[in-house]
Amino acid sequence: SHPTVLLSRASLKMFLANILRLVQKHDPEGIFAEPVTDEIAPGYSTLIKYPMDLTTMATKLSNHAYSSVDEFRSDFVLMCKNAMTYNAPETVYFSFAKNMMEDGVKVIEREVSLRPDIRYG
Ligand SMILES: CC(=O)c1cc(-c2ccccn2)c2ncccn12
Repeated sequence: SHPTVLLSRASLKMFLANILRLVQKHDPEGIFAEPVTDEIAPGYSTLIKYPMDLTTMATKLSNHAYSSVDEFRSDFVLMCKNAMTYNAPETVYFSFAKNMMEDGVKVIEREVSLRPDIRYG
């Protein structure tokens, strides 16, 4: 497509790849790194209709599945909310997810504020 569209698509991809790198720092235990299996979380695939994890997000990013920061943020929030749905409030996974969501959204908003040229919507 048109060069400026190609440029903005390439820069969005770089922008989101950097955000992915930054949010991964907030998950040192890597609990959000891979898809959650029914083996480690009994009944997970029955309860959670739309699973999401950071590796899946990286794959979607390399497959040009995100055309805006909003779409990327939606998957990130979905990943955190899934963990706050499946895991009871008193579990470490629930509190990790709550903190990850708060930290991650702040990272995204800060990076967007530094790059007003990035298509936000
Ligand atoms: C994200 C999530 O809900 C999750 C990640 C894990 C997880 C992730 C990596 C290694 C071990 N466990 C998990 N285990 C039990 C119940 C829930 N989880």
